[in-house]
Amino acid sequence: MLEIRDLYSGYGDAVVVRGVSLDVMPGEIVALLGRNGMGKTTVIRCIMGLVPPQVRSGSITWRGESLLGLRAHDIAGKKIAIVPQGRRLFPSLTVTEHLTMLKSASAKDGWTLDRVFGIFPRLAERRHHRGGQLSGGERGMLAVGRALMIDPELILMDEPSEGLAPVMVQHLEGIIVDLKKEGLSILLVEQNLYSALAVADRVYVLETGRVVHHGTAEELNNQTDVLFQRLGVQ
Ligand SMILES: Nc1ncnc2c1ncn2[C@@H]1O[C@H](COP(=O)(O)OP(=O)(O)OP(=O)(O)O)[C@@H](O)[C@H]1O
Repeated sequence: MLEIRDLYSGYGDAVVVRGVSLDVMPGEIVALLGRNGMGKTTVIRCIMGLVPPQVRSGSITWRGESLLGLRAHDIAGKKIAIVPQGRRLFPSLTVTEHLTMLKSASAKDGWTLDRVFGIFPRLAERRHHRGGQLSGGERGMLAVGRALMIDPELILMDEPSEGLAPVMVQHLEGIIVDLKKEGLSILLVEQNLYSALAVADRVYVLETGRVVHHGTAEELNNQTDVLFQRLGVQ
């Protein structure tokens, strides 16, 4: 349903994604792994229509329709949401305001404020707090909650576990697995191999903008030595 073929992309003269092809099927969790600077965020930004980078060549299709040339707003309208790196929250807006920016607080269909507060009780407690007052874990939850409020069919998550305490990472893994059970597809950018293998159905490893390894999480569980080498972890 998301199909990327031979994608080349970069910034100015620098090409940082070189011939990436990947698929995310309905209800599937796919992890995109790689060290810093290998092109993971660039792939996510290309899917979401965020500029920069510029797409040089290749294709990105969603349900058979090209996403290239569409703006991020239109892509969100096609039920693709992003949990961006760094979370991109507004320091002066409250938790509730973040969640109701794109959908009214009284909406009854799909993901509602109550439903988001149901999976993240901590956000309910902090509903009147502003973005700038939240802890790292709360910011991560809010970024996921905000993405859910567009009723996505695919969520692009860019290092959602970054900066979180281990207990929060586990909580998030549980949420990701629950979202999959609801039929959502997730493309998960991760640096943490164990976190990726804990939730993903399939994994792609990027190195200097190319896919150098891919397989099911089950297959890759038996090849963690190779993966750790690829990821530069001892
Ligand atoms: N706005 C930009 N302008 C110029 N170069 C950029 C820009 N953003 C990223 N790059 C470069 O593109 C390459 C890939 O970066 P990208 O952010 O996609 O990597 P990543 O795998 O997501 O790493 P990280 O985990 O550090 O985000 C890096 O060499 C980076 O320096």
